This record gives sequence, C-alpha cells and structure tokens, in this order.
Amino acid sequence: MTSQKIAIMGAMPEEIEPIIDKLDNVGTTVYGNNKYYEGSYHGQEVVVAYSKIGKVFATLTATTLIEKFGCDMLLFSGVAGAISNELSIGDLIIADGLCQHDLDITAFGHPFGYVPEGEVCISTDVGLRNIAKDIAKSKGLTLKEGVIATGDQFVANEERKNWIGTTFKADALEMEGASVAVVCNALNVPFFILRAISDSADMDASFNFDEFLESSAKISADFILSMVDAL
Ligand SMILES: Nc1ncnc2c(CN3C[C@H](CSc4cnccn4)[C@@H](O)C3)c[nH]c12
Repeated sequence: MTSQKIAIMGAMPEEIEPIIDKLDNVGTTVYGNNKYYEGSYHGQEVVVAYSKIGKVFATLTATTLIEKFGCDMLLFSGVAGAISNELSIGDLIIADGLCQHDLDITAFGHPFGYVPEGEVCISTDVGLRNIAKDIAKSKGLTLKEGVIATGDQFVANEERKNWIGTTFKADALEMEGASVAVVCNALNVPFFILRAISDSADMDASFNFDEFLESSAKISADFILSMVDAL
C-alpha cells in the first residue's frame, strides 16, 4: 500500500458506477462540468470521474485529475471495440501504446496519427502493465496486450475498423485513451488503460454495444479495483 492518490477515470457513467459503488467516505466536487468522487478503496485514496465521450472531454478530465486533485497515477477503465480477431466480447485488453487514428496531416507528408513534436504511439507505464499481468495470472484471467487506437468516432464499419487496424497495428479502438496518454505523458504521471470489449466495431457494433456496455464495463471495473489493491 502506498500513500499515493490514484485517479480512476472512465468516459461514460456506466464505466465508473461499478467503482463508485465500492468506495468508502465518498465526497463529491463538481468542477469544469465534471463530477469528481473523492474517497477510499481498501485504504487507498482515490479520485474517480467520467469525462463524457470523446478526446476533448477526456483531455479535460485527465488534466484536472492530475493538476487540481493531485493524483500521482491514472487508471482508465472502460469498454472498447475489438479489431483483433483474438478479442471477443467481455475480453480484457491493456494498452501498451495508444494512437489517434483520426489525426491526419498527411497532406504535409506526415504519417497518419502524427503531428510535429508529437508521436504516433505513446507507450503506457510498464510497471503498471506488469502488475496487471500478475493479477491476471493469479486470477486465471486472459489479458491481451496491444495498441489501442483512439478517435472521435464510434466505429461501426468493417472497412474503417480494418483500416485503423492495418494503419496503426491496433488491436482495439475507443474514443478517449490516447488523450489520457498525451496528458499523462506530458505531465509525467504513470498511466494504465484497460478496456473490456463491448463490440467488434462492425455493422452490429451499436447493437452489441448497447447490449454489452454494462457487463463489459463491470469486467473492466472489477479488474481496475484489483489493480488498486495491488498498488
Ligand atoms: N465501436 C466503437 N467505436 C468507438 N469507441 C468504442 C467504445 C468505447 N467508448 C464507448 C463510447 C461509444 S460512443 C457512445 C455510446 N453510447 C451512447 C452514445 N455514444 C465512447 O465513450 C467510446 C466501445 N466500442 C466502440
């Protein structure tokens, strides 16, 4: 156990509700159109919030968790669309890197996902990833590790999904992770992005998403709480 202050972030209410339900001594602060739940989990000080959907909202919340609430690390819990055929609904994936699939200044000769002084793929904290792998092993859970692609689009199209997979060698896609990566990387805060699959980003994505959001969000949330216990 450390005296650190851990940020736990999601994008949608459903992604953090399973976490908030388990906190002790919860107080709330409304700031920048976000509600921040401050409390403890098994003796660890945590601040929990959902950003709302998309990269811009996620950037604001991640920055606030660090700059205003003083969190020393950030764990993201949520759902994602699968790109890799190895991922089925309910499966867990941790990001070893994150990219922005809708960032495009290729007209100037740059690669997709790149802008000057930036990087296409931002790596996550290897220590937190190793803790996750140890937990998965002890629980007999399968944990995939791979690149997660972020963009301001709900992808429900096989062609777009495959383009993202090929272009970025991504295994899953969502709408917030790369924003968290940019913020935490810039502010030198260790971060961890965990997603449970809710759909396959294809023509059935919106139906599967609606059906599996709650159950997949809980799978991710339960794992994130196991991470908190191990920190
Ligand atoms: N196929 C996919 N493409 C892009 N992102 C995702 C995700 C991950 N989250 C869920 C949610 C979808 S948009 C949303 C959801 N519900 C209501 C309104 N908007 C957004 O926060 C990104 C899961 N599957 C995805």
